[in-house]
Amino acid sequence: DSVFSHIVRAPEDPILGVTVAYNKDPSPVKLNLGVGAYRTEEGKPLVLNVVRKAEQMLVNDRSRVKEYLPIVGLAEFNKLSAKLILGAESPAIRENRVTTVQCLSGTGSLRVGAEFLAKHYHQRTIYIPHPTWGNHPKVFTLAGLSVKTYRYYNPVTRGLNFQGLLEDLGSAPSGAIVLLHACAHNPTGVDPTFQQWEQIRQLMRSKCLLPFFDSAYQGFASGSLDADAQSVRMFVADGGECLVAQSYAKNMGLYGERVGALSIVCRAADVASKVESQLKLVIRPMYSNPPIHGASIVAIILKDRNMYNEWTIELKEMADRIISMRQQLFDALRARGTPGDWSHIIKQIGMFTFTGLNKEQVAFMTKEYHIYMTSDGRISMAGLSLKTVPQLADAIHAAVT
Ligand SMILES: Cc1ncc(COP(=O)(O)O)c(CNOCC(=O)O)c1O
Repeated sequence: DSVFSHIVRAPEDPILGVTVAYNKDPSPVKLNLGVGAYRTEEGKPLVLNVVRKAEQMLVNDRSRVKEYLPIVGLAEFNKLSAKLILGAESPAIRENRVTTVQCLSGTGSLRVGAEFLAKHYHQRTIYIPHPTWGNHPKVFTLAGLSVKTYRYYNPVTRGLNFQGLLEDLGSAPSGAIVLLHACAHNPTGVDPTFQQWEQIRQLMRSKCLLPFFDSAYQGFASGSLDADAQSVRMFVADGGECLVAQSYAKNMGLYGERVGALSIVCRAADVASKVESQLKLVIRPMYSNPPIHGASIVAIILKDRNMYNEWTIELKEMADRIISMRQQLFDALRARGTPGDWSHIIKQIGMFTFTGLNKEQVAFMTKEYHIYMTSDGRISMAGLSLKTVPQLADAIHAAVT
């Protein structure tokens, strides 16, 4: 018999498994509010016009070849990605203190960064928010880091547990790594205010905690690329060091192209260059070098003023549609007199609403109303449309009364 006959069936991924269940449901009114992928008012995935334009330019350019990229990826893409997140005027870029490597989207950037830290950084403990994106603990554990959590969400106020956050980071061992969502915290949709970020920065610098930013939604939260990068830029402005993982999955709609970048901001240029040489030793045996197509699309858009502006307009349209879905759902629950305070729906930002519904209520909504969402009560607002808001509001109303 098979040498693999001892293998047991693994459970579905808690997030991607929702789509598996959704696909199996024959109901004509089923609604997928699980995976964090943008959908139009018609419920369809969106390819940005500016992305289609960039792809057309690539196809028309007969000089382009399919050679291997360097281990660190497309140089132009790396430079432009650092500029996007750190800002065109970033002192770190000006002083050549940043190394950026193209990775396999946000997940790949997090993994390469974690493997690098496990190999070269003196502290192996990483503090991640509770709750956080379901894949975070696995990525860091498999890379060889030991994962601890810091309090982040207050289920009573459905807002930030700022005191808990400060206490937990305050009692972390000096030098520990801290994962920070740059904006649009997944799954809670709760972000620190600017003032709170400044307090977090001061505390972290005083304890030499190493910031590892995860930026998967830049521009998607507020509609402004610069506003959504403020947390990262505050830390870089103080001259300290940090890591930043970037994903273009959501804000450029390049999900399946797997386009991302890891930047490491160092205190000195020669350190950054040595860091890059060691990042290459992590990447080479992992996947050797990254895919050329998606990075080429991003580079074309970021380097051309007109295409960059066109992108920002399309990005704001996506962000605004999600924000309007928040208002629609909030109004629909109020119109139904649904018991409870639902103001967090319009206070939270980014792609997700952390509803506060429990596992049983979620299971009820799936069974009775064919609503598919993660069991922690998170819904992707991007999956909603004007015509499906009533169905969700009816389901929530029934689940809580
Ligand atoms: C916080 C965070 N970091 C990183 C990533 C990595 O995304 P990618 O590797 O696709 O760039 C994601 C993507 N999330 O996936 C959608 C969902 O939670 O339903 C993310 O949310």
